[in-house]
Amino acid sequence: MKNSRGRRARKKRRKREEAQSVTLSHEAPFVDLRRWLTKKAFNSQSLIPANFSDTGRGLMSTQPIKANDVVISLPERCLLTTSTVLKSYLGEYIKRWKPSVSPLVALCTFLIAERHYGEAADWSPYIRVLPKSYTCPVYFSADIMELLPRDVRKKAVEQKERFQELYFSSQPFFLSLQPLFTQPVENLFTQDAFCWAWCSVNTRTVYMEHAQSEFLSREKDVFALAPYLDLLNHCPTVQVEAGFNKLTSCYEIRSIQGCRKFQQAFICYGPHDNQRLLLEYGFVAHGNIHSVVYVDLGTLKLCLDEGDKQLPQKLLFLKKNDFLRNLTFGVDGPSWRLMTVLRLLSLKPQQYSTWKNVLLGAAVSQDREEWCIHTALTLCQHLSDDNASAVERLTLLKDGSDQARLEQLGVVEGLRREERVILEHSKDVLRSLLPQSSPWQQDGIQNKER
Ligand SMILES: C[S@@+](CC[C@H](N)C(=O)[O-])C[C@H]1O[C@@H](n2cnc3c(N)ncnc32)[C@H](O)[C@@H]1O
Repeated sequence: MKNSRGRRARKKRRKREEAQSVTLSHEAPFVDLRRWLTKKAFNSQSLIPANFSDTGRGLMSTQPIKANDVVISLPERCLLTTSTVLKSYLGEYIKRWKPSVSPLVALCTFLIAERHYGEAADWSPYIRVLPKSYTCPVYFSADIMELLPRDVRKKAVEQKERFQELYFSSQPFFLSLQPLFTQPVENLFTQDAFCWAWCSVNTRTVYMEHAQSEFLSREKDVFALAPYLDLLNHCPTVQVEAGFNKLTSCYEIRSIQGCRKFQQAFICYGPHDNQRLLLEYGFVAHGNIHSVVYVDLGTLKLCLDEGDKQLPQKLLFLKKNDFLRNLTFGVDGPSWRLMTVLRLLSLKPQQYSTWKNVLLGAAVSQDREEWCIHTALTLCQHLSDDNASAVERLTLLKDGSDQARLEQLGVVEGLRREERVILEHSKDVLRSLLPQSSPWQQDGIQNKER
């Protein structure tokens, strides 16, 4: 009796914690997609599209998936690759064009053209279920970019510049496609359309190696758009095996742990931290076990002792030895790499001979160790202040923003929220390492916080 009550209570608790879902399989675009895929020999019954309260649209299992079961198997005919594009009406234009376009541009061009042709397009059942826009940083305006942590902002700005460069350098090729359209191509291949296609490819393709086509540039041709299968969302802790099975000629995903009935079936896009998820996929995962907060060089310099005359040489040494990258805080405190860098920076001239031991993880002296912990705490506080100021500005920006901007701001807010959790945990860990008797305990930052 006691046991069954316990089980019932557990079940109830689990239900409360679980995301709510609304199935989408009866909606016309998904009915059409299934019908179209069935004609191409796809026949999975165990996954249906649904909207989940925590992750948005994804796939739900309609029956228990056992460990090592194949979750989904998509025949080669259903995959959209550069060979699909080269066999299409675009083929002769791409083959003729010199210098050859990249596999990425070929796929983007095809998506834009198919979207334009609407119902008449071969791939229209697929195009119809693609998101209409994305929350990837290439969509961000300058004021939203400004809200990102420094490190990821730099990467996002560079990514947007590369995207724009690709778009502008592809203009002459787009112009060559005019005979295929009645409307001026300038109105079809707009930057906005290219942004949508570029994000569709970047956030949805599976990795699949193909023989390099002589008609495409030398960039790696490893993309395949996989209708239906690309509805699977990411979970950092799920394990799957995925790849093209040459024996069955299908792209298959095998679940390692299995999945309960009526739960969302997830895959893992890779061991990515939240910054990478934001940059590559336009979302962040709550409680992501791979997430860290990066310490950029500017913030590091702010927290160092300006009175240390050797500081420029120390920084030069660290830079030369590639030690100034990937300095991070995680939920369990500062990374080993960050603490090693702080220990090297803490050395007094008479301690320089110990630097090799420091690289092996040795502490220099009680006093220097406490300086390092204190400096890590100061770094944490700077990052927390930056976080709080960004959240404040973000709240102001929400006012008067349209839906698309609100969604982009929501993703940045999620990143900042996850970052705050990491920084607070890190501070707790660092405070617990600092002895009560330490002179650093009297320091302003910690007094302010206690
Ligand atoms: C391959 S698609 C997955 C299906 C997608 N949710 C859809 O509606 O078409 C990848 C995109 O799904 C979203 N996504 C994937 N995993 C997610 C998660 N755990 N939480 C929130 N969004 C997620 C992101 O927008 C990402 O770019």
